[in-house]
Amino acid sequence: MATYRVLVSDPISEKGVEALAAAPGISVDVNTGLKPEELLKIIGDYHGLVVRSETKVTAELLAAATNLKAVGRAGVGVDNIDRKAATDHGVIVMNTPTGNTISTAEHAFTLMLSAARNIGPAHSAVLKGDFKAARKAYQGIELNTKRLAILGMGRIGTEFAKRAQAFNMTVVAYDPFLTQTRADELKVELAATPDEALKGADVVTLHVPLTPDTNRLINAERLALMNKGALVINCARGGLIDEEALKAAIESGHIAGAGLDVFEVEPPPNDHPLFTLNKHVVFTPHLGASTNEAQENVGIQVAEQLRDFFVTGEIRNAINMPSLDAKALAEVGPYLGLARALGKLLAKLGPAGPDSLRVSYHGALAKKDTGLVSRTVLTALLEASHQEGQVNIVNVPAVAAQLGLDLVESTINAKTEFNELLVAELRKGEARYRVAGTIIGRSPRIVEIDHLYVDCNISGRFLLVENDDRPGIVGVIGTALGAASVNIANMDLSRTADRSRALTLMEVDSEPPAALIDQLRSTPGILRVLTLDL
Ligand SMILES: NC(=O)c1ccc[n+]([C@@H]2O[C@H](COP(=O)([O-])OP(=O)(O)OC[C@H]3O[C@@H](n4cnc5c(N)ncnc54)[C@H](O)[C@@H]3O)[C@@H](O)[C@H]2O)c1
Ligand SMILES: O=C(O)[C@H](O)COP(=O)(O)O
Repeated sequence: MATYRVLVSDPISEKGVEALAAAPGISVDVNTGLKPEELLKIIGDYHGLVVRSETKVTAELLAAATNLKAVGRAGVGVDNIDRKAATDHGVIVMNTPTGNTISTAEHAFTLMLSAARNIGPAHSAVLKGDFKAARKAYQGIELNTKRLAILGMGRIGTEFAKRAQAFNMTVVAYDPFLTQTRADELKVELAATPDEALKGADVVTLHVPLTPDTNRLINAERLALMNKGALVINCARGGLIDEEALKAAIESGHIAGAGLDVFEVEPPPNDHPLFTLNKHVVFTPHLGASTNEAQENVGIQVAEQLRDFFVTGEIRNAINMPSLDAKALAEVGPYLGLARALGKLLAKLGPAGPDSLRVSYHGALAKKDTGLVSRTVLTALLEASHQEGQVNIVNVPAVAAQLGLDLVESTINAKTEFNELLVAELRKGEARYRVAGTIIGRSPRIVEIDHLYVDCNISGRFLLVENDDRPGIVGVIGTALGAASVNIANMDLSRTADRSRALTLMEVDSEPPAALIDQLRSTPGILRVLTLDL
């Protein structure tokens, strides 16, 4: 069994490490707090990497990670991982989206309560002996009946809303994917834009991922839309807020305070612009997910996801390719070998620079989750013209797009002579190259090559001869193979209904020598000779 080495480069729960180390064929090294240059030196030894938000999985690191197959993020945010570079290098990226939802919602709520009641500066004042002065200085506000804007109504935003409703706040939410029906269900007002949500809000809380679109979502203009004395809560990502604009809004008195768990640059520099405003802002060092419960959840989840990926090929919570759970994998798993064989076959049969690969699923197969099957055909097709390891199921759509090759998938419920049929067709202009296969019993079989029926294994060495359908040709082929000491293990004959073309497909025990191929190609009546290594 292959051994996969996994590096855990940020602290995760011990139970997570144990779950990973207990998996067959996986060895784990925990080495946290490495400097980027130290990580760069060792990453080439690893097949898997487990991170939280501290390790920066950059394009440079991924380029050096020549054996890396998967990055597991024990948490939600993946803005520390260069997703495009990971995809280009064929590295699957998975996160654990649900494990820290409640902890983060609770932490954000804690920050809102702390900001409303000046808990941070009041605590410091008591310790400094300023008890009396602090009683005067730190009068807070009630949250009861206040208007709360939630930007990002996903898992954490939704949990925050429930807690705010229990505090009798009015909740307005903006999220491009929030429908009116869902907003009604959650009893929140649906805002059509972030500005609409912020207008007249007393508190804003952010629960969106950091992306180029959400960078500095909260700027001076948007802060100005909020009520005077409003609070800003950020337990998502620092880059969502223009920190200088927040500072100016607090200094002007328009914004009363903030609760910040995250910073644009982490750790923040000692002279961070907001640190001088510590009477108004409560800070925590990115602690949203730092609870015993959340860390155990995400540690175990990431371990199980990586284990299943390496051991069974199951893909869960991947952010750069379709997921495939155990049930779906069991259904389509037997087709993956067939898909590889069809892709390899098309690479031999088809032209250079095809326009499109069309993969269609017939009969019962049409109802299955076949995204991975299509990718596997495409990968096997493109592997033939790329260096080993350059194309895989993760980066294959990007590689195909660069080549101008479209992948078109379709499902056809109509019955064929087989219960299930997988058809792959390569097109270039008007030309079509079509192969098909199915599973008979438990055995995957290639059953069609360019509209000629065959019955052939999906692995082995083959000689494919297309010839005029006339007497004597099979004898000529057999004699030539015998003279070259190439033993025929299996032979399959097929011809078109009008007898214009015949196909002889032979499984052979040894590589047919070049001289034999040349001899067959120059034989009258033989139209095409190909060797296939499936
Ligand atoms: N502080 C922490 O420790 C901590 C912990 C967990 C998560 N987080 C951060 O919180 C974020 C949210 O986590 P989640 O689990 O709720 O994710 P989620 O995917 O469930 O929710 C994110 C929501 O944001 C919405 N969204 C995307 N772009 C938007 C935009 N421009 N405006 C408004 N909404 C937008 C999405 O539609 C989605 O519903 C994560 O991306 C992560 O960065 C921080
Ligand atoms: O996105 C997340 O899951 C949180 O920001 C948690 O980050 P952490 O794992 O570094 O605490």
